[in-house]
Amino acid sequence: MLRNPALKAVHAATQRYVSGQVRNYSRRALTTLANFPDLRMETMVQTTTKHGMDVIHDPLLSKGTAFSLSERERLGIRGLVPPRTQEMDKQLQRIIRNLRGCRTPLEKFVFMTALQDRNETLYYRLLIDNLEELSQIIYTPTVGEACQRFHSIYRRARGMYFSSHDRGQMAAMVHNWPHDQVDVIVVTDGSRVLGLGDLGANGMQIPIGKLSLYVAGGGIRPTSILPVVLDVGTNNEELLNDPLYLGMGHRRLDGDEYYSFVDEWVHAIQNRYPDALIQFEDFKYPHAYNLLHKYQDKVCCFNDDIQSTSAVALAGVLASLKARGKAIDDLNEERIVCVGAGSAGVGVCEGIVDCMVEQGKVKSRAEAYSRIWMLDQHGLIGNPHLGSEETGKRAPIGLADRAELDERQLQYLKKDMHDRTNLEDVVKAIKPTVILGLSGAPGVFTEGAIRAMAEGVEKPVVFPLSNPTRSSECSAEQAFEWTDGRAIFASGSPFKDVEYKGEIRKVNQINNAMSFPGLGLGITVSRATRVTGKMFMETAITIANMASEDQLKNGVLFPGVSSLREVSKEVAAKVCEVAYEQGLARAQLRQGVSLKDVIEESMWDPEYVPTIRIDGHM
Ligand SMILES: NC(=O)C1=CN([C@@H]2O[C@H](COP(=O)(O)OP(=O)(O)OC[C@H]3O[C@@H](n4cnc5c(N)ncnc54)[C@H](OP(=O)(O)O)[C@@H]3O)[C@@H](O)[C@H]2O)C=CC1
Ligand SMILES: CC(=O)C(=O)O
Ligand SMILES: [Mg+2]
Repeated sequence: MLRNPALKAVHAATQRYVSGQVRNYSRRALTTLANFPDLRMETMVQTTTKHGMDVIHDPLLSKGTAFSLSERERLGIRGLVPPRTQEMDKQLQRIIRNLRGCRTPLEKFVFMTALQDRNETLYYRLLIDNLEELSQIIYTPTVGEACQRFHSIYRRARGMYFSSHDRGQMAAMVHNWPHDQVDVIVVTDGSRVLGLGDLGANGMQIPIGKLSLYVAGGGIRPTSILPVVLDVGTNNEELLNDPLYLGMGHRRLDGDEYYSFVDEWVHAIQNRYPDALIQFEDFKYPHAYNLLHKYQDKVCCFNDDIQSTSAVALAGVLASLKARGKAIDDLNEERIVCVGAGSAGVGVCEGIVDCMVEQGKVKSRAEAYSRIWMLDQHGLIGNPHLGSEETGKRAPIGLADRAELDERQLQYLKKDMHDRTNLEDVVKAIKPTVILGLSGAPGVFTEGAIRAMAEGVEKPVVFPLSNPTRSSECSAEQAFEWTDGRAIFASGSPFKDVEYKGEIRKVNQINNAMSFPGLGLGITVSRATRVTGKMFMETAITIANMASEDQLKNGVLFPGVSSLREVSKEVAAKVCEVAYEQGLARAQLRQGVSLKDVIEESMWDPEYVPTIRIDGHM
């Protein structure tokens, strides 16, 4: 029993905060009540019922060597860690030196995972302070390799798996998750992991990596995130035949079986965490779209590959207009080629079409579609009947033969061009101003295609957005080489800036990571009940307006990943604004406090706070 009334009050207030009943606690109120020698003003405390080794081995509580003497005393860990108390800055020095000593990116990945598994506060401090360097490890490109090797490098449990043998049990299973408050869930079925195809349950590293960015970039609390894999099997023969594979060893469920599986999971989650934001990630087309349409009006959810990719790619295209001396609302004058007609390609192009319509310079949605030429692995989505009689070579192909094309993709069909025209011929015919790569197909931006594009426009906008780096449609060096250094360039995974004829050419990264942490923060702070298209459109415009004139002149379209926290604050403020405007927000606005201040205050910042042991039966 806690006898000290001050401590009791601290505990009660902290519990209310941790359990989400109080979202914006008053730090002063908490701490002035406290009566411990190592509790300072303006400091939060963390409470635990744990003791001894259990504290040291809990990554959410552990401070490694940084426990103060009084903490060691009251937590029963005196003598269990080396005697000298080492502050976080010293720990960081040691960690970064050891990390940089790892020989390969995958070794760094394993090192970072081990750190996350023993001390999350230190992990996130390190990540935030070195976001540009370390996002390449815990996120793209290295996370791709980590997924491929997941079953070899697996060490410790993280996240939840719902598999085909859990059908009928999911509502009970969700209660195995140890936290009562979950703000953001990232879920994948591993069917299309980056540009690496079907990786089944190995896809778990993607939700884990994305959620690390929610915490590091969006200030979501590490206790409030939940990574999930829906293991509905895999069609990856290599994994099916690998005795070390950790997922279900059968082929993927499909059709009704698949959708009812996902439905059971959504209901189970809604039951325990009705307010959580669900991010659908790396679901193959058309499941990705079908699930989004099924749930977006019923549940607080979105599809990252479709919607946040769309927001960031649109931001890039809009910022490129400014960089080319054009008006941001002249999007309708662009000629855009999109290589890739899957979740991301269609999602990005839909966002561009929405924006053209919103800008009001096209007469119809059809006119907006006419500005975009879309290709899949067969080539242009064009007219299968056009001139087929005289070409001789290409047999007429009925749309039925393109079995996978659906209404969304057919909006982009060009009646005046041959179906399956190859990229280079498309480029020569239409002289695009922008080329987008969302195909997962390495090298499909050929030298011929990019050189042909560069002949037609002064500043070709070249965005090979597929991940990881080795799936990129072309490299940064190639883009600048083939356009005589004139390209405005962005890729999905990071490339280094390029030196072209003695001058530096800037490389941008267009990745949905610039958008989802801010979106999640905005949804969490406003306690919005739904995620809407307007939120993504406003996110795009917000990001598009972030670069200064000088940056734009130098080919920088918007701040890079090292500024992710700043970008997230702006995005979150916009998302909150939209949530209130659309009547979706449930959090009370605070009189006299700006949204930005509320957002800033609610962002979790990893720092050690005094730990107090309390009695579990209080
Ligand atoms: N930068 C970012 O933030 C993001 C990047 N991406 C990347 O986009 C890529 C695609 O993702 P997603 O749309 O979800 O995947 P999908 O599997 O849904 O779609 C892939 C599309 O690319 C087409 N394609 C495949 N090979 C070629 C080729 N050689 N030439 C032209 N088109 C081709 C496919 O055609 P077909 O249907 O005929 O097979 C299909 O239309 C991935 O590499 C992913 O990493 C995705 C989300 C965010
Ligand atoms: C970035 C991302 O979500 C993808 O490549 O799938
Ligand atoms: Mg993805």
